[in-house]
Amino acid sequence: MKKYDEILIGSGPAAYKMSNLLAKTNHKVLVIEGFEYGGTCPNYGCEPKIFLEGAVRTVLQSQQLLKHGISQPAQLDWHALMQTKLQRFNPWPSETREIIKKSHDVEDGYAHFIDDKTVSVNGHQYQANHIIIATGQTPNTLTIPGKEYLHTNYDLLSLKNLPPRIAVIGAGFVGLELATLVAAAGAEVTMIIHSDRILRGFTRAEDKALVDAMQKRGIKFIFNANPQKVSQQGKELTITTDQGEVKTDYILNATGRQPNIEKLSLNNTNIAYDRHGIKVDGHMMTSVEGIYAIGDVVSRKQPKLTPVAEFEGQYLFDYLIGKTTQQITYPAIGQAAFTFPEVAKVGVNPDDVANDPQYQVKKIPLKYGSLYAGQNDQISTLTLVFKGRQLVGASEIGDYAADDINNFIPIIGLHIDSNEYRQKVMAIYPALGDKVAGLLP
Ligand SMILES: Cc1cc2nc3c(=O)[nH]c(=O)nc-3n(C[C@H](O)[C@H](O)[C@H](O)COP(=O)(O)OP(=O)(O)OC[C@H]3O[C@@H](n4cnc5c(N)ncnc54)[C@H](O)[C@@H]3O)c2cc1C
Ligand SMILES: NC(=O)c1ccc[n+]([C@@H]2O[C@H](COP(=O)([O-])OP(=O)(O)OC[C@H]3O[C@@H](n4cnc5c(N)ncnc54)[C@H](O)[C@@H]3O)[C@@H](O)[C@H]2O)c1
Repeated sequence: MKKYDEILIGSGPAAYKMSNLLAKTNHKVLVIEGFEYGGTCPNYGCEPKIFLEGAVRTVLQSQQLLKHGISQPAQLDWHALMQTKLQRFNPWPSETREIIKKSHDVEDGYAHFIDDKTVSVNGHQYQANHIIIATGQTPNTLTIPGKEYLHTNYDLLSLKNLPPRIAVIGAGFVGLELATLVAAAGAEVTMIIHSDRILRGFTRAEDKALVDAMQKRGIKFIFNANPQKVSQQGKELTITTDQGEVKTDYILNATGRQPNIEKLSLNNTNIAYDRHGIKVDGHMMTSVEGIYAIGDVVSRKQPKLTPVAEFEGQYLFDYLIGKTTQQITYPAIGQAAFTFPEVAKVGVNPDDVANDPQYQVKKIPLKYGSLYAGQNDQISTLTLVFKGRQLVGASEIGDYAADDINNFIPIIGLHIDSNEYRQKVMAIYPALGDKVAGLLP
């Protein structure tokens, strides 16, 4: 049986980070990938989504500026846009595999455990000093009749021709972001939501303002609706819900994601897990010594995001080579939904402390600034949360919320004092960054 220093199961952002770091050592490493090298983010997640958003933003901003100096809004040609997307992204998995292969052994296939020490793939068995599970998450399946008609983010982000009508089940990050893209390209979009609100984690006011903005662009929202079955008549699909029927041509199932543990045969091991993923200790070690888990597959309270997965990859590398003995501690984590307008946040949610006298919440409409008025952006609102003089939370809805909130993450993460900030930082003017100094107490 072949033995390695490290076996990495998966090659997404978490494992890829570790693989790059391990390439600079003399460790013998095996990387096992069952699907596309590079994982979710570069192939069917963040990267293709933000690439498509480039053209979509232009279309939506030009619509917003109609009668404000723009007479003809831009039009999106989905087919042409997807050609450029496929050209850019199709080579990535094989290029990523080649990069990994320059330094490590690779096995193309899904790995499973034989016991607490042995991994099997393609009929070969391997052992290692450290086995690292970085298998990520996969879309939830809906167990309803007609579930075979449901599509995932993977399918939609490769869709060469745009169906005239698209129904989206679920209004979390994936549902809202992908609905924004296809609606801007001209599809008639209906969102089916099983509760009375979208996203969660942002403020109610931000949720509502985002729904209002999307509705104004013609996107339909059906709240408190549970899909019960899907049927097909000719080319038309019908989703039956407890709120009535939705007729459509294409259905995106965006009802959340579940950890990729099924194929691992964890029942052959003593690795503990729950429905959120694999349980780890402060050193990312599972309940079995020598076996670790990083990235989206981990059961933890931090959001499942690419920078978090990479951070854990960096931490585990440092820990395994003896550079640190400390337990992992996470930085201030910023998060955004790349909708139009965007919503973004870091730290304390203003809604959670609205009635707590220890906190002061400041709401700042941004539409009066020339920067925002120039975009005819009527919505942009920044909300800051202070505990005493310290900024502890920031959230925003607006065309550039993600970039705007990035200005506040260092202040919260580094606990920067307002006076020190004003003394040492002079931001570019005019941009949101230039207002930060004035907004601090
Ligand atoms: C549509 C979409 C948009 C997103 N947008 C953003 C964004 O804007 N910003 C952000 O921060 N995050 C975003 N995310 C989340 C981000 O993609 C994930 O947090 C990130 O990819 C997690 O990295 P990972 O390495 O843990 O897992 P993954 O990237 O999922 O990689 C895991 C890999 O393991 C492989 N694998 C699974 N089981 C096995 C097995 N048994 N054997 C071998 N290989 C296996 C899989 O094939 C996969 O390649 C988005 C996700 C989606 C779906
Ligand atoms: N911009 C980003 O950073 C970004 C983008 C996409 C994904 N992600 C990551 O991926 C994770 C998963 O995103 P997601 O959108 O798949 O999940 P999510 O948990 O954010 O949203 C799932 C949605 O589906 C709904 N839902 C669940 N079960 C349902 C059912 N049976 N019927 C109808 N609706 C149902 C939920 O109420 C929710 O609105 C996110 O939490 C985030 O960590 C991040």
